[in-house]
Amino acid sequence: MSKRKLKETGMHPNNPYFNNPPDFIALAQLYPSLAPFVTVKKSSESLQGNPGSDARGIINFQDPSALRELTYCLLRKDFSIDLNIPLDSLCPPIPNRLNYICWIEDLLDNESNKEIHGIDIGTGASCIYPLLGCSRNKNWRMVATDIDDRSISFAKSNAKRNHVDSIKIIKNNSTDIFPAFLFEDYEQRYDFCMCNPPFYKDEQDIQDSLEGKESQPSAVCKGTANEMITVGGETQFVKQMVDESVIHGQRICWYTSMLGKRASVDTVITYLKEKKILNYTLTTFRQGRTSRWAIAWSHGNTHASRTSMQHISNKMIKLTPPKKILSFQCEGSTVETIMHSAEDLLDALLIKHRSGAASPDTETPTARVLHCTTERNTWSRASRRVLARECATGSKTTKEVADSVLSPVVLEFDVRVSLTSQSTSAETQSSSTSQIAANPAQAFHTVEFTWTVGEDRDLFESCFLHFRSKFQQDQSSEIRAP
Ligand SMILES: C[S@@+](CC[C@H](N)C(=O)[O-])C[C@H]1O[C@@H](n2cnc3c(N)ncnc32)[C@H](O)[C@@H]1O
Repeated sequence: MSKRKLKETGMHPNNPYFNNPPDFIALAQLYPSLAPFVTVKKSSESLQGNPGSDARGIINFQDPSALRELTYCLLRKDFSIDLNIPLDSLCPPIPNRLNYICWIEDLLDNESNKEIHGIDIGTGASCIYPLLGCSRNKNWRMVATDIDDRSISFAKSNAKRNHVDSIKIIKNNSTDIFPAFLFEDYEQRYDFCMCNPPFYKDEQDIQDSLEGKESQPSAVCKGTANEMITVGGETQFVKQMVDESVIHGQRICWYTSMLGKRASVDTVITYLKEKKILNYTLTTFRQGRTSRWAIAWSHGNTHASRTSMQHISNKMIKLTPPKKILSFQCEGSTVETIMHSAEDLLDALLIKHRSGAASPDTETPTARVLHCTTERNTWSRASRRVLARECATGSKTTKEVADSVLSPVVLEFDVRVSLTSQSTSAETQSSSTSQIAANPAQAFHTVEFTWTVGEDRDLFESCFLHFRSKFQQDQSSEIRAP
């Protein structure tokens, strides 16, 4: 799937409904309770095997009963989740809720099976995020809060009826968004928090939003007052989250929230910058005609993973913090040969590295990743001069010299080498894709550095620039060699 296509659909590629919209007719055959809400349009188009929405049946998304039944059936069929929510409560659109869960999974970038601890602020009657999150990720443990008694009671019974003991639901009686009970255990650390706050500041705000909306929601968006309205609207809510996050710092690794209005994204980012929180990232979730946004920030020095940054639309790029991904293109026969050269260069720079997940086709991988940890800046001109002088006179290894004369630094990054079907440089544009395929020696690759840990962006960039220049020098001397 090309990046362009991804941005158009807006749905996360790990979302089970990505390029696979629900078939209402099939669903109604499986669950007769849905049948009264599904219409089959007997138009000529739909009968001619055109797999448009007509062929899958039609549901009136403005009918709360239809929407709730659809939600029940999708959860039952695709996640074995049995839900029960009051008709007047917010009915969670499942594909959209999954987009947020998939993005959190990207942010955590967890290759191990270690337990992941998360918080869902304002879980609602459905308890939807914990139910979906823990159903997809057996290693997730979630605490869910809400201020509303009825929502808490339904959320508890939804967790219970699904026999999920990895979800704890607690009423928040305080005015804090992160109530004290979350941190009672001094040792407790959370990997993330998520939140779908009430979007609006009052009834008028709801009306204004419905009338002037660039992206009208395709489904009825009804809920109780607590679900829809909060003092100051969503921006005030998320600003309070930011303020409280300053107090709790790294006890939560990633603070995240969804935002219902595009303008709120700018307001929240401006606020993060005012608070000098520059380790943040954002994304767009799209389902049908409805767009939602999400923002994540951290008080730690671990950066958002590469995958979590892939779904930022072009319009949003200008809002992102300084680039965390730097790349260049190079020639080489295979990903493996390029990776070997990269490993040699990293060894020479005393940069520790270990292999990350390879692309699935392991025989001829089209992409490989190295996780790199730097303990000294060995590449600056000054360091190289010191190292050359000290190594020439003594009997110590370069590593021993570096450890004794260079100050420690904190910098981690991933190096990703992938096969590029087409080069972007003018020189390489002339090579057609077919030539590349026919003659692998002419293949073009992308070497990509993703900054993962550290506070000094200049250090990351200088490491990348030095690596690139050495790599290109080595390549051209190899080409010149007889
Ligand atoms: C838009 S609803 C989201 C419900 C559910 N998470 C979902 O996505 O469908 C917002 C929820 O936040 C709750 N809420 C509002 N202020 C809160 C606070 N300070 N702490 C916890 N929950 C809060 C509301 O009661 C409501 O259930």
